[in-house]
Amino acid sequence: KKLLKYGAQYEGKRTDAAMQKWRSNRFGQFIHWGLYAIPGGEWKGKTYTYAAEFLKSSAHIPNSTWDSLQYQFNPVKFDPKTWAKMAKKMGVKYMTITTKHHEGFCLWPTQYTKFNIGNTPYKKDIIKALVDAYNSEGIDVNFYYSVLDWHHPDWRYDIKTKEDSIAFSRYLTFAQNQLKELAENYPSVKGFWFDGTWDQSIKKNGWWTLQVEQMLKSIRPGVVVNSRLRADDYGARHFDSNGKMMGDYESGYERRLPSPTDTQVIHRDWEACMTIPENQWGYHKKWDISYTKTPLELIEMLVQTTSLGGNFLLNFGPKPDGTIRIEEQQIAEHIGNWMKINSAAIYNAGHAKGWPRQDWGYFTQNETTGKLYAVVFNIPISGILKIQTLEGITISKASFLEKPDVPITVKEIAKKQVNLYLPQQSFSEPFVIILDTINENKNKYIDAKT
Ligand SMILES: C[C@@H]1N[C@@H](C(=O)NCc2ccccc2)[C@H](O)[C@@H]1O
Repeated sequence: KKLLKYGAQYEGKRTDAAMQKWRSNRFGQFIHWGLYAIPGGEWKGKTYTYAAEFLKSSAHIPNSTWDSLQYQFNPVKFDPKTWAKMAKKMGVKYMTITTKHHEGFCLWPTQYTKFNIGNTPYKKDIIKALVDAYNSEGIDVNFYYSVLDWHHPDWRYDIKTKEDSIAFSRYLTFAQNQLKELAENYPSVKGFWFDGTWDQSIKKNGWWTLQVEQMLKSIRPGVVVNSRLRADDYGARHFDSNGKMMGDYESGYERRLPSPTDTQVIHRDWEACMTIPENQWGYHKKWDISYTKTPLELIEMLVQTTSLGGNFLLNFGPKPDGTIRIEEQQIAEHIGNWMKINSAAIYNAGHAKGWPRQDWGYFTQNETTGKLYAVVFNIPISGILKIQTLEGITISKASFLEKPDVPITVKEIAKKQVNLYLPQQSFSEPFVIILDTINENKNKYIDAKT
């Protein structure tokens, strides 16, 4: 065990109300919006297939050229209420917005750099507009902040010289000032989502990462901070050199989920963030350059994440004119229709402790009532949902969440084995079954002697 000054500050899940709200939200909308939306993955007539928010580096565009995009940023059709209403209908309980991405352009009128929304034709504070619109729809707002900054002259990838050290300490002061500004000027902010903290320069300054987290929590008590911010005394990230998670939830699942049987994750809070295309966070003009996930695939990811006690953050990349591309609107609509019927299995639900992984879908369990849900994605040819139950538990009743009066026959066929007989009907959407369980008398079945 190493003695650490900048390692994990506490162990186990936070149990305060703010964290319980963060956890019960379960489903969130990520929004990546910045100057990169203007070129939308294309430059000088060439389409770049790497992530659109990386176009500056993919197309080797110098700062002077890239930075002049700010004079073109004018989302005339931007209406934050439209975005917030779409998000509400989709069923998200929180939203995470890029206040500043790797390009360094700030969506709020920061006093610490001119490279911000105030110096664009649009002028207005986009962060304030979004916070107000989403909060009035009852949706919590978190701020994404990239520590990596391609624009700022004092950013360094590594600290090799005295000059590097002097410049980078100026950068750390700049970033801390911006974060203080965000925490103070937008008091309803519920969390900070740090990105761009993988370089040596940050790993050599773990002290700063803890200082920033402590500053944010003193300005905004209850605020939730992701593990990706932190580096410890030895440069270890997310988990300190003693294997303890730093920050309030694990944020290493980016464009990937834990396997459904990876029950390690259930011991901590965590979030998976997901793109609809294979790897586009910012707006890309051409979506057909990679696979784009269907609504049903995204719903299954949301359910799988909930079943493992995590949050699911689905990304949208708005267009430069301030509208949401039609493909994203259609996905939001489909998911929203599903959530309208089935959100009881998602909100304030999590891992169903002890219930083994099933091949027809996922169990989720309400954290308060303990109510057990089976979310079905794969109906067996037999029409029989075979459920392996928990030791000493059997299922006394099963009913469709959507249509409670449609009977589902339940038959216990052996120890810890129950059959649910589904009605002969076709299903076009994943559906939820509420399972009532009881403790059975232990000696009803005996194991074979072998
Ligand atoms: C949440 C996502 N994280 C950013 C990302 O992919 N950074 C990884 C990366 C950073 C630098 C070079 C290659 C890849 C993406 O742009 C999104 O913001």
